[in-house]
Amino acid sequence: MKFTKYHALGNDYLMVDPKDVEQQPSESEVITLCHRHYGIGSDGVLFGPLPGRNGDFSLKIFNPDGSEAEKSGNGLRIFSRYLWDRKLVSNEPFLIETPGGVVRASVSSSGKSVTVEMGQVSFNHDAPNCLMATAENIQASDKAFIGYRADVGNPHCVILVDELSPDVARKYGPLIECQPRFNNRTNVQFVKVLGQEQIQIEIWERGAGYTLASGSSSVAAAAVVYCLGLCRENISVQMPGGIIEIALDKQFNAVMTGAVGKIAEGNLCDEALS
Ligand SMILES: N[C@@H](CCC[C@H](N)C(=O)O)C(=O)O
Repeated sequence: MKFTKYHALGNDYLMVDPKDVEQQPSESEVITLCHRHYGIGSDGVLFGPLPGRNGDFSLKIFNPDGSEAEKSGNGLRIFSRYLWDRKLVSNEPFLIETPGGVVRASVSSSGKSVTVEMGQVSFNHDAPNCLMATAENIQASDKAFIGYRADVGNPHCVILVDELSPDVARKYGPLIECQPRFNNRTNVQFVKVLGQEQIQIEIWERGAGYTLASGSSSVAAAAVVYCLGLCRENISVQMPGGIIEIALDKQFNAVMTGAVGKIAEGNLCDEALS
C-alpha cells in the first residue's frame, strides 16, 4: 500500500490516497499501518482526497486503534500540505470537508506552514453552539480534576493544572478518555496557563494515546482558557513537539496556524497486512 508520511510538530500521519488503492484501508489495515513495530508507525491515517459535497476536497481520519475521528487539526494541516505537494491547491484558500465539519485552509512558506479556520468551538459535546464552558468534577483513580468539555468537531476534555508533565497525561489521560460520561470517548488536555497569551499543554488523544502535539487539542484548550477569561484571544499553545498559534473571536471561531514537515514516501508490503 502506497503511503506518504508527514508530521505536524511530531504528530505523525500516513497519507493514503484513494487513487493508489482499490478501497479505503480496513480497520485492521489502519492498525497495522500505524503500528511502530509491525507497520510504518504513525499517530493516524489520513484517507483522501475524496470528492467533496460541501467542500473542494473530503478527508477521512483514522486513529491508530482503527477508529474514525471526526476531525484532526494536525491531520488537516498535513492533508493541506499533501494537496499542495500534489499541486492540487496553490496558495489560495480551499475547503476541506470532514465528518466534523467543513474548514477553510491555506498553505504558505513553500508548504511548511498551514492555516486552518477550524470553525466554532462548542462547550458541550452534544449541543452545538453552547458558548459557555462548564466545570465538571472528574475523578481519575487517586486524583480529582476539574474539566471542561469542548467540541471542535471532535470531543475534548480540557483540564487546568498547576503542575504539568508527560506523566500526568500518560497516567490520567487513558482513565478519563474512556469514562462513561463521554458518549464516544474523549481527547484529554492538561493545561497550564503561562500568561495571557501563552499556555502549555500535554495531550492524551482518543484512540492514539500520548502524542507530541495536537491541533484540535490546541484549539480546545485555547477556547476554554479564553472563555474562562484566563487568556486573551490570540494564544500560543506550547506542546512537547512545538508551538501552534490559535486566534479566537468572541463567538469562539478558531483559526489555527502551525508547521508541517514531509518525512517519507513508500510502500507497505502486502506481507505486513496479511
Ligand atoms: N492529532 C489530532 C487529533 C486526531 C483525532 C483524535 N485522536 C480523535 O479521535 O478525535 C489533531 O491534531 O487534532
